[in-house]
Amino acid sequence: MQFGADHVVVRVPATSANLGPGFDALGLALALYDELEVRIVASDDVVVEVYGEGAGQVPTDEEHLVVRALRHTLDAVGMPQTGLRMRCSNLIPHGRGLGSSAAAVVAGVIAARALLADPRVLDSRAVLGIATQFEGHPDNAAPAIMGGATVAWQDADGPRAVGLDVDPSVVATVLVPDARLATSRARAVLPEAVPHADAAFNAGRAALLVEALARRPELLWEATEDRLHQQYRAGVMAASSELLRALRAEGFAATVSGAGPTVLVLTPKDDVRALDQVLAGLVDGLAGWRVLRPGVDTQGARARRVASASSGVTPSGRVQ
Ligand SMILES: Nc1ncnc2c1ncn2[C@@H]1O[C@H](COP(=O)(O)OP(=O)(O)O)[C@@H](O)[C@H]1O
Ligand SMILES: N[C@@H](CCOP(=O)(O)O)C(=O)O
Repeated sequence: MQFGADHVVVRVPATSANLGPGFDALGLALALYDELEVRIVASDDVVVEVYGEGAGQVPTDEEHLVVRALRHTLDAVGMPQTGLRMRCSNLIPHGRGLGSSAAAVVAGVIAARALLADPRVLDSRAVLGIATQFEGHPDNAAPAIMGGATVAWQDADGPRAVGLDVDPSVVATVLVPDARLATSRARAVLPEAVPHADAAFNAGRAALLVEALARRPELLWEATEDRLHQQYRAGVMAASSELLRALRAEGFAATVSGAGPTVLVLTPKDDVRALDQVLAGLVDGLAGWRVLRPGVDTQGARARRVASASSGVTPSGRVQ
């Protein structure tokens, strides 16, 4: 296998996972993107420029998450490694529960795929498999790859996902605090086991959520109730937990986005004005929070070749 391009551009959406009851399974892609340019260069070096979210914070060498995912993918398809120059323009906030790490991993995998002479060696199931190896759970990677809402699951053959319908009248509002919380920390506070009644409760709500998202947005409040993770995480995201409680008490389908601390609110279009009034009334409570209404992304991750491998890629994959 050879490289088929030496310059690709990649765009990956933010994602909100869990959506309340669908812990590690449900997710929704949001039209808020990280965009990357990746070039193969004629050296063994890695040069990474980062603009926007994560600038001055994430590593700019081999430890950069996109670079790690890209290199892992080249290894997985038997390609030799190469020098890289990467320019990242990031809009997805880090450590907030909007799937930044999944977006970075998916970006690396699909950038590697787009660089290959035959990108078909990696289908979207293989992309999901690699991304899930990095993430440990597939619920962000699936909508980041596919767009829209997804349900993902894992079996002996690895992770899989299918798309779900989303009624066009469903509006996603995300309330993003200044404070960060690493997903690993928010997972560490979860119990080993939960009461059977709580598991049954969530199974029913998650099933209802599929219907509420697709056709019955008026059921979103009931459908986003959760007993598997949010209550256990309240101690590591007190402000988000309080905001969640206040919004749900007002009848809005608020959930913790991913592992938090961002709060996601799903509303039928007709309720957006009422939500804005409630949010305006919380002015002090929302100091330091960003209120975003990005829209639902329906395309998922995209990669585009800017140049074919005209710079002299040898059969060994080295750039001359
Ligand atoms: N675009 C990116 N480029 C490099 N590293 C990233 C990027 N996005 C996320 N990361 C890494 O992932 C971490 C955040 O991951 P995580 O704790 O899972 O939170 P999130 O909910 O944002 O995915 C960041 O602190 C950073 O180390
Ligand atoms: N199901 C995961 C989702 C993590 O999402 P992130 O955006 O916070 O990385 C969890 O709840 O831990």
